[in-house]
Amino acid sequence: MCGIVGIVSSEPVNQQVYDSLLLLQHRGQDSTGIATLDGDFFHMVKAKGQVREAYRTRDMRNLTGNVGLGHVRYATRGSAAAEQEAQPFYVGAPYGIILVHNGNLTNTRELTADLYNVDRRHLNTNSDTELLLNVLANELQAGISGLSLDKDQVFGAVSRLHERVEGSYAAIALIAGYGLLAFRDPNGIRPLVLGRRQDPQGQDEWVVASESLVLESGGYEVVRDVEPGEAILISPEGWMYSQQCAKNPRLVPCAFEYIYLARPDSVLDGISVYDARLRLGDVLAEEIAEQLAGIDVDVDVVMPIPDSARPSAMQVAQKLGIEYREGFFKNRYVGRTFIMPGQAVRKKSVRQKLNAMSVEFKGKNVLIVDDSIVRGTTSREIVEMARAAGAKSVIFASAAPPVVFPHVYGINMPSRKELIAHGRSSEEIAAELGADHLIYMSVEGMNRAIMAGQDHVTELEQSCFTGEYIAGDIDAEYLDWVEETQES
Ligand SMILES: O=P(O)(O)OC[C@H]1O[C@H](OP(=O)(O)OP(=O)(O)O)[C@H](O)[C@@H]1O
Ligand SMILES: NC(=O)CC[C@H](N)C(=O)O
Ligand SMILES: [Mg+2]
Repeated sequence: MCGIVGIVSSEPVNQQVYDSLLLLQHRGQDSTGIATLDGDFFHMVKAKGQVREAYRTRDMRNLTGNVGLGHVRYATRGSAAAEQEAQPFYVGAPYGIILVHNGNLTNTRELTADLYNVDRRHLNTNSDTELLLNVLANELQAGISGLSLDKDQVFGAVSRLHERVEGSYAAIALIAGYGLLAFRDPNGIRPLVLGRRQDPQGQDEWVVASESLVLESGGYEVVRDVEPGEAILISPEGWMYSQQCAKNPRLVPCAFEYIYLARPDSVLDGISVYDARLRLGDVLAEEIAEQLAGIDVDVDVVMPIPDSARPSAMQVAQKLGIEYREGFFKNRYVGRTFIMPGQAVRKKSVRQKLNAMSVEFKGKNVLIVDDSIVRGTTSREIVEMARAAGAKSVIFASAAPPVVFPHVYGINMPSRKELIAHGRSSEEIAAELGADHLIYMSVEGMNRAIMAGQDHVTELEQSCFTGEYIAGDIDAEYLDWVEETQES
């Protein structure tokens, strides 16, 4: 779940791309990159770490041009530490293409072999994004006859790419001399939103980004989400063309975007993330009431684990008629722990990030709400902190169902062993966490909550809860391979 943005403007885009990446920082903290297109030339800067530390003034000055794109990375293939895997990726032929990608390809072994054996293409990293770019380049090359490129040839290349590539991909590319191309996988697993505004002369300026908050902040109107399988081509002069390039497109957005990944002030595929989290809280409250009915405990306070659990916890408190309190103070200078690379860093960061205030815990039965429990890194530490702060009993509730299967579409949960819910009953997990009771949202409840009140999205990508993988052939052998080869 990286963050991507692409902009076609009538003025230099470097600052706008930078500002957009700052707004998408919650989607990736490993590395970042910006590329611009100025006439026939690309300019590119990539660096490890977060946006604020990555770019110097002289880097920004060199990023000239009115067309550009940017990326913040949360590695899901290859390594978070590998500088050469930072995005964007570049190929010199045909024309010169630069690409950024949010998602994860699942047929990387086949693509790697075909790109070498059939297409004679060299890959220099373990990144699946480099594969995606090379497939695009290869299919563009295969579709051109003369010197120049037209929109039908571009859309034809994306159609062939959809036939070859499996997994999830929301991608933005710059093609030298031709402008910006954006496309979304045929299941629309990862988000991509299109926005437009007009410059003072009435010329259209365009943005494509992972989340709608980028559009709002830049003064763009939200035109629509890019459809699953669709490709959008925008010329440097602001002409926009679009075409459905997939044979059987189907909208199945990732449930985890609504639960944790996206910012609450974004609207993805017509569903407000904030509203979805409030509704998750409503449904969770019903499920908590049912499960606590037979247990002799009077809950004194409901508390969120900041930040992502706040909207759900507020609703739980309101629906159950229990006081809402913030018992954990969050250090605003520590990033999101779940998307940090390596368990040791994640564990240490939870303690640096959150601290319990004893006044809210002493002698109380506390109901702690988090949006999700994945490895249990956060919840383990939190329960310990709550007890150390004097809590009489700790009830833990998760607004997402138990995560029991690896995520292969763009969230780095490659191994079943590391998932605290894998192979354990609720009681066993509660014991692992040290909680007195543990309540999980049901899969049915999660679906009902996220998709309520609209009929545009009728199914969610929820493989990490159910084991039903919707894109590509995901079998036991594949999951074993991911487990062996991917760092977590
Ligand atoms: O069970 P775990 O493996 O610990 O993963 C789940 C936790 O990680 C996330 O928080 P994070 O600190 O990343 O971000 P937040 O501030 O947005 O809640 C999420 O909100 C849970 O708190
Ligand atoms: N989270 C993502 O979207 C990551 C994109 C790509 N798979 C990478 O590892 O760089
Ligand atoms: Mg959290």
